[in-house]
Amino acid sequence: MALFCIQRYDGEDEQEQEEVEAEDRARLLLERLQQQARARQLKKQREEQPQGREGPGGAGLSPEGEPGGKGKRRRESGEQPGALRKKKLKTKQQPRSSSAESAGAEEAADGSSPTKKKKANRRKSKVRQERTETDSEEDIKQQENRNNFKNKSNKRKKTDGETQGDEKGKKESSEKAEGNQTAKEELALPSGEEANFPPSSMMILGDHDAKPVQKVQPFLPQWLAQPKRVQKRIRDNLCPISDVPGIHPRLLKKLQMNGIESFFPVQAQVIPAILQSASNGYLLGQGGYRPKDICVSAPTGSGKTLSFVIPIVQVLLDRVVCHVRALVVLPTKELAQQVSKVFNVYTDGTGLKVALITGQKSFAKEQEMLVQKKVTGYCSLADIVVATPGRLTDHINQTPGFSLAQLRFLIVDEADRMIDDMHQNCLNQIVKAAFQGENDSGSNMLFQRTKPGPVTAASSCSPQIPLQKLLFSATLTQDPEKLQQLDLFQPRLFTSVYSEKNRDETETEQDTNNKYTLPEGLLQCYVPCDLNSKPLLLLYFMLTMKFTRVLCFTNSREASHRLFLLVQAFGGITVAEFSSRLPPNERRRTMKEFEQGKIQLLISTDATARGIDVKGVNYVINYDAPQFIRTYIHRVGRTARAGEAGVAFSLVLRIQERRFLRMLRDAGIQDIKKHPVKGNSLKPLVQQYEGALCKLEKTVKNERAQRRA
Ligand SMILES: Nc1ncnc2c1ncn2[C@@H]1O[C@H](COP(=O)(O)OP(=O)(O)OP(=O)(O)O)[C@@H](O)[C@H]1O
Repeated sequence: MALFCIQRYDGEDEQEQEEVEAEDRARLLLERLQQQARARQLKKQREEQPQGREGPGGAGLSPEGEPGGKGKRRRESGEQPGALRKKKLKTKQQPRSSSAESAGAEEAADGSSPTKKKKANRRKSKVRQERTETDSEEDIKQQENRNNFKNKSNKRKKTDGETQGDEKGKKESSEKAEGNQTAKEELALPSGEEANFPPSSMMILGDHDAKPVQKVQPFLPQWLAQPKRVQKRIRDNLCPISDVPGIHPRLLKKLQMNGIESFFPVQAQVIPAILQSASNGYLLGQGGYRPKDICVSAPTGSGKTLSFVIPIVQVLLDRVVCHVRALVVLPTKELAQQVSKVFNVYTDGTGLKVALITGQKSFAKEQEMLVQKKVTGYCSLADIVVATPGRLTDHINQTPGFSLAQLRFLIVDEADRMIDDMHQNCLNQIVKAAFQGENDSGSNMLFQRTKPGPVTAASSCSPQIPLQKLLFSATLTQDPEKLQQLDLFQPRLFTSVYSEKNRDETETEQDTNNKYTLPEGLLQCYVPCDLNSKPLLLLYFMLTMKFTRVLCFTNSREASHRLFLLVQAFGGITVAEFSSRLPPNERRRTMKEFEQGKIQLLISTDATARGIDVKGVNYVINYDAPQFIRTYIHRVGRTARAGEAGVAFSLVLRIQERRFLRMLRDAGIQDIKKHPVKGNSLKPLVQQYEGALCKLEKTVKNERAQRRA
């Protein structure tokens, strides 16, 4: 448009005169058409419900709701052409290449610039009727305008070179104001071009009101939205073991022998649920149907392990032939070992066999624990397998006769971690192996499993060994998409996660996705500090505050090792480190000594953050603040277990403070106390600490030299 205006100053008066006349003609015609359109729309509106701004009066067409859209145009059209042009020059001197300009003008001439296209599309159906009626008039008009446009386009090419410099300076501001410019551009179009639009399209000009954006409501499946609530308070909600129906007397006796008189809330709810799903024995689900999968999200130390160990042992008590019927997968060796120990306690004397498959023994040894070759074929030596994902997949692929075809329970402990990409493949392999027919193991073909499909009369006739999935975690994801990866069957969720039902639905759903619960006996504190004071703070807690049985977390193996060396060099504290840089037997020994109270401070990586159940941990210190909320929850959950009390301190660098607190707040954790430690309290330690730093330097150098040698 700028170019149209600039032509005026080039003194091409003759052509301009023609243009002015054409414009005047066009304007007159346009006004006539608009009147017709208004009349039609008024008529239409009387027939229909009025539709707000798009009403026939066109009064509300400008974005401001002011009768600006069309009204303004009308006012402008009433001005003298010369005045109008000057005005246009002021409002519109947008830089455009001649081709772009002409393309734009062409689009305008066709009534189909991108903006207009969108708007026109939106109202396409509305205008279609008017269009048909005005088509013939418009055709003539369009032809006229195309001719006008061609002339102008040629002139524009001429003036382009001259105006480029001028336009460049204005480019930035005009780009910024692009949205507004579009409207202005439309207003400034010569009436001949305006007339190219059907009257109702004209009314769209300037109609760029922001439509209220609809909030997307996340859809939670019912089982996630309405879970079974598990009480968080353990001590107030103990349930005597004899009050839980259906527990085998043999197991009741074992529980008592192990000092368990009452079940924790999660156990009181989950044990009967699993038992019920296998009430027809392990070969069929309840009533002959496939049992529902079960997901449990309960705080750290709330007794989730026993809530699957007891019912599984009970369901398998009656088994005749030994097959792998239960498989527990866990992310680390230590956790697998811990869970297999619990199984050993409750299967002891029952004839059920438990195999631990973690790679701690040689592959051949593990194979010997899993299968035995007989004349009739391979037979299983384990009823319950507790395994880490990597080693398990090796056996699935490489151990002849190792079959999961009779698998009844797949237990995924620390399930959120197992759903992570690195373990997901293992879970898929397990399920695939479970639905693979047995080759030479001579299994009972009657109960052989077929891939679940639609329920038909035929499929209901042959009994199936159902594969039931049981998922456990303190931070079980409630992201349906993630859970979907596990292909759960009519899952039931047991959770102690709060969901705020009183709030509006959106918030409830979003919050529930992120919220986790912590043990009731946990006291959380954080200490704002700087980098240099962190070691001193740890020493202060250990020596001045006399903390005992402390589990201290760092974010890396190197950090753990250095801190361990530093504390050792400082002296006066029985300290040990725990990380994957140590061999498994050393880690086991360290953990045992820590449990026995021989080690007062255990400095560890996140290797011990999840699931590890060490009795009597009084304090957890996050020496390095955790980066993820799940890490925080699992770390601090090493204390305050089984309804006991415990304290967690996090050393948070001042620059991390806001992010750290926000992370907790987002997860619904509000009750963390700020616990500043004054610099004066650390002063008595400084001198000795500096000596320790010198020793540390020497030790690190020696270690490097040893590694190189
Ligand atoms: N009914 C019970 N009575 C007494 N102690 C129990 C009972 N159930 C479990 N415990 C003890 O509580 C502790 C925590 O149990 P467990 O390790 O199963 O917790 P968890 O929920 O799996 O924790 P995490 O999420 O950290 O893995 C264990 O030491 C266990 O022996």
